[in-house]
Amino acid sequence: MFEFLKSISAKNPNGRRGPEQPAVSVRERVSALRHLPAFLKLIWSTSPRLALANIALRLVRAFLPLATLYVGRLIIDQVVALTKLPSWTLNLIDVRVYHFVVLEFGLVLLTDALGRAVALLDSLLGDLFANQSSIRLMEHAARLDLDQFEDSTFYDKLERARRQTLSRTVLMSQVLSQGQDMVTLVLLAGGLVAFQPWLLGLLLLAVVPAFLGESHFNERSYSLSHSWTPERRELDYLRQTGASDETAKEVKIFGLSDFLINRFRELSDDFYRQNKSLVLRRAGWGTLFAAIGAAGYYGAYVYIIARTVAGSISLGQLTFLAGSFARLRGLLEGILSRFSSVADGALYLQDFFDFFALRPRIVRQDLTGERPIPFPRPIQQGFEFENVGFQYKNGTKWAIRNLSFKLQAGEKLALVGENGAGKTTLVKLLARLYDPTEGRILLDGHDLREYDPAELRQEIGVIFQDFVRFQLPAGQNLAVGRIDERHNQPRIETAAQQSLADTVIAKLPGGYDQMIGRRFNGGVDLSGGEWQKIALGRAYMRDAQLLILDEPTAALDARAEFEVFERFKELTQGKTAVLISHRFSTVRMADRILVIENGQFVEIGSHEELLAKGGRYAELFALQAAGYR
Ligand SMILES: Nc1ncnc2c1ncn2[C@@H]1O[C@H](COP(=O)(O)OP(=O)(O)OP(=O)(O)O)[C@@H](O)[C@H]1O
Repeated sequence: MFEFLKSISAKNPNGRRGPEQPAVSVRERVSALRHLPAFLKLIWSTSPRLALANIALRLVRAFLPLATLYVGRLIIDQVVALTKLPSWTLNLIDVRVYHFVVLEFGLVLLTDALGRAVALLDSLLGDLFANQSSIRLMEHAARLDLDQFEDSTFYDKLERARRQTLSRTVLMSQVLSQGQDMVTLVLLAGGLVAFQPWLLGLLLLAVVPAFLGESHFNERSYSLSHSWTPERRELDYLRQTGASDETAKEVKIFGLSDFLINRFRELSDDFYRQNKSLVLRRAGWGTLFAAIGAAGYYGAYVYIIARTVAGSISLGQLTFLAGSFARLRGLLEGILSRFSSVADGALYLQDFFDFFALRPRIVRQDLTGERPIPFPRPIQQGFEFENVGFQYKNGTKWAIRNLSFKLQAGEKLALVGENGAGKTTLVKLLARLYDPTEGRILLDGHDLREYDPAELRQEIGVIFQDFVRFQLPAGQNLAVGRIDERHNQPRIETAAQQSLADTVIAKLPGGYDQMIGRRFNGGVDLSGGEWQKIALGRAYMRDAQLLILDEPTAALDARAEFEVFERFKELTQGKTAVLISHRFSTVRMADRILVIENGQFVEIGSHEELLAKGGRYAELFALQAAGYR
């Protein structure tokens, strides 16, 4: 955690950002609109039926404002004509006026009903789309490499793509409404142009300043929120760390809450200040632009009234034109300001599509031009490290360098070395979570990269020291070792017996169905050693050809550790295994021991051989043995 905070404050020495972030240029915003077709295609593929219904209803609705205004005009003209007739003729009242009223009433009802239907379809389609894009996001993230997750730029992209799920559904309705309003606009503008074309110019003059203002402030708000992604990630982290079951213990013991809260306050206040200044400026300018818009409307109104008074248009036309102008103004304003939020949303789409454009690099590689090599069953010769070097992307030094050794098929190899020596890195390379930066790893004579990584991982079972404590029922917690066997209760129970997890589960009130972990209702937490037994059970569930246990017994008591290893030898007969441990009582059971230091090979041999050699291993062993005397 401190590392994390330190790295943030290194980027941001005073914990503050400059007041003005570079705004996103208009060109960038317009160019982001190119993502819209792909976006619409995605929406369409979510549910063609719902999308089609939505578009059809919106099209019908787009005609209704013009129709309603036109019927309104007919009513007024009828009424005026009727009032001019001598009163005795009123008996022969022209009932058509009432027909028009009924028609207008019908149009109003239809407008309302269609509006509701469209909103309903929007929300259904939006929900489906949000669900599907979350699923696609998870699926894609699962395909990516581990080092991509360790890259903070990638992480920010993922975060933005994830965070914008809701606004993508808003964007969907905005794009569809934009289309609908444009149809209405063209229809109404047609009427206005027929009457007096320059009124359209007046209309644009009234609306464009508001549009430009909107665009400007949307840009600023996107830039602000974009540039704050890392800080927001930190805010989330602080909020989570300050109040979660996993951290509560240490936060309390070390009295960290003030430290966390102060950092949170500092960051959130800073954001609040910058956002507030933006919001205030936006409100001020918005008021001014709205006044300009209203002035334009009343200018046009005065002109139309003057024409009516002069007798060149009827009262019905006056209502129609004034109504059209008012509506057009509203529509244009809506379209233009929506345009900036659509462009804004399209910028976020860029993050979304950027994320999906990322490709994993750890894939099967065709290095020899031969056909894909199937994973050997069983492994014949084993693995060979040939001058392997590895540097983490964000690491400054080599985690492993010039490492050459063989891991024979069926051999139990222990890795020994001080903290940070490179043991875990070595097993991550074996499991192809990363590829070597230099050198290569061979399996039965072929480069590991020539095998299908999914097939390779099927045949490798790794239990890392920082194994995941899944908040799942006990049985499923074991079954994650081979998830497709989660309904195979006998297999789960056997794995539990093999890893001694059965004794842990026997004590749980719900047995194999007992939820473990504290996150969910009724969950029961386990001790470190109990969790470790469950994690070990996953290795037995896996039944892989190569088993890797990274400090599998660190939290076990002496008796449990002894038992685990007695069983381990029995249960992994004929299988290849790699054990990482700092306990020499464990290490000595291995066939051979590889000692590494600073990522480099030091020595390899059996416990007896290495002791006889009197090298680094013998020294470390003596050191630990002295501790027991
Ligand atoms: N994800 C990572 N990004 C950058 N550097 C890393 C990463 N993981 C490990 N390292 C660095 O690589 C080196 C080797 O780490 P590794 O985890 O392999 O050591 P280890 O021998 O397993 O240590 P331990 O006994 O403490 O578990 C260390 O210097 C470590 O700081």
